[in-house]
Amino acid sequence: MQISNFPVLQMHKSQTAMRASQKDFESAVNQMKLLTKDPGNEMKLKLYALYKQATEGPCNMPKPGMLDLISKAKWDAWSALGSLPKETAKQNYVELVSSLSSSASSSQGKPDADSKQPGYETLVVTSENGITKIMLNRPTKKNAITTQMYQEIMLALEAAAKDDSAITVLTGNGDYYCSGNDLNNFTDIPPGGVEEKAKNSAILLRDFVGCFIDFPKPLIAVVNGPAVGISVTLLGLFDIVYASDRATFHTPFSHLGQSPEGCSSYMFPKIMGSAKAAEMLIFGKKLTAREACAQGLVTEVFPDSTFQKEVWTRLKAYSKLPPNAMRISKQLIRNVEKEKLHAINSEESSVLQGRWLSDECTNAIMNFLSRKAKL
Ligand SMILES: CCCCCCCCCC/C=C/CC(=O)SCCNC(=O)CCNC(=O)[C@H](O)C(C)(C)COP(=O)(O)OP(=O)(O)OC[C@H]1O[C@@H](n2cnc3c(N)ncnc32)[C@H](O)[C@@H]1OP(=O)(O)O
Repeated sequence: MQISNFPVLQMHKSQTAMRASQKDFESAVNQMKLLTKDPGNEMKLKLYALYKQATEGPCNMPKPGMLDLISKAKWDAWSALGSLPKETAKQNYVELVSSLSSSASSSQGKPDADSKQPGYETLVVTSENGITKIMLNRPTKKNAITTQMYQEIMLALEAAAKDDSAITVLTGNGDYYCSGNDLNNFTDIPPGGVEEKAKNSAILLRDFVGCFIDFPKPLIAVVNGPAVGISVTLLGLFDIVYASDRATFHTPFSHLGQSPEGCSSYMFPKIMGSAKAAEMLIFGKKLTAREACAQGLVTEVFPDSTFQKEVWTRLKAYSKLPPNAMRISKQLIRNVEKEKLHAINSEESSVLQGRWLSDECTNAIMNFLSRKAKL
């Protein structure tokens, strides 16, 4: 990519993304009417939000009262799409309906065919043996988190909080756990401009991290490979972090002209002391898995060759423990700090909103996207 292609922040993703035609969209809407199996409330909300965004644009309804639960859930789902362009919403709607239809036809006549939950494009979510596993599934992009993926992770966590599993696991597909925020998120600028994008992104980030703060069951990170940015900072909100000895932990915020999120400005000093936290969060020091374990960020490190086998044997045993006892113990450990964590999350998100508009951040993102600099 040439530097002359910039300003990159003015690029519109819908200019480059494959577009769904109006005909594809209408036929997806009709297909939904023919669906025989109820796709579940989470999926219906997602489809509702994408449909409204595709047909009317960003949420234009007044916020319903707290007691109007159904309208509030619909409003939340639509508002969470922020300024997602209509064309992208159309495309996402068409893809979602198509994934629903194919999973419905592939499971016909096979009631227990698969534990994979339908409706996610960037994740593979499975639930079996008392464990809900949320796997980031963009291996060719090192599982970088797109706007859609933030939303799908929130939906998957909300569903996992309510399902009958005892524990929930987050992991990555491929050689990386996660390379953090997808830096292309900076290119998808709505007509309202970069300020509006930064404002909506700060809300998205706050809500995303909020789901981890509030998650009611034991939450385990299975860190299968290198972790970058927000995938590292969130680890302070997990109850257990198991890492392969191939994993590394890198938070290059200053290099990117950004600042910490995921409550790490509070949790990291608390976990590892302020000096070690500063080396990571201010100076971007990358830790090996063993270093991260010595600092208390990682619970246990396993050889990569036996990582999956050892970790899943352990987790299967944990998942058989009485779920209510585990949930109550987690809440005793975490609840004392919840309010504080939400306040820290809001503050970090609002500071980042300002950072995203800075020249330091713009230049760093341009460097990455133009491949003139790599971290
Ligand atoms: C206006 C504001 C809008 C902002 C909206 C944000 C909302 C919430 C923000 C929350 C904040 C989070 C902070 C962070 O997470 S900071 C960390 C961000 N991540 C990075 O800086 C990592 C960037 N990637 C790399 O440095 C390298 O790719 C790597 C991870 C070290 C791997 O290097 P390697 O050489 O092995 O592999 P490649 O570079 O060839 O990668 C393979 C392909 O994957 C693409 N890739 C990887 N990581 C990202 C990424 N984070 N964002 C976008 N794309 C990524 C890479 O480009 C390659 O793609 P290609 O094959 O198409 O070239």
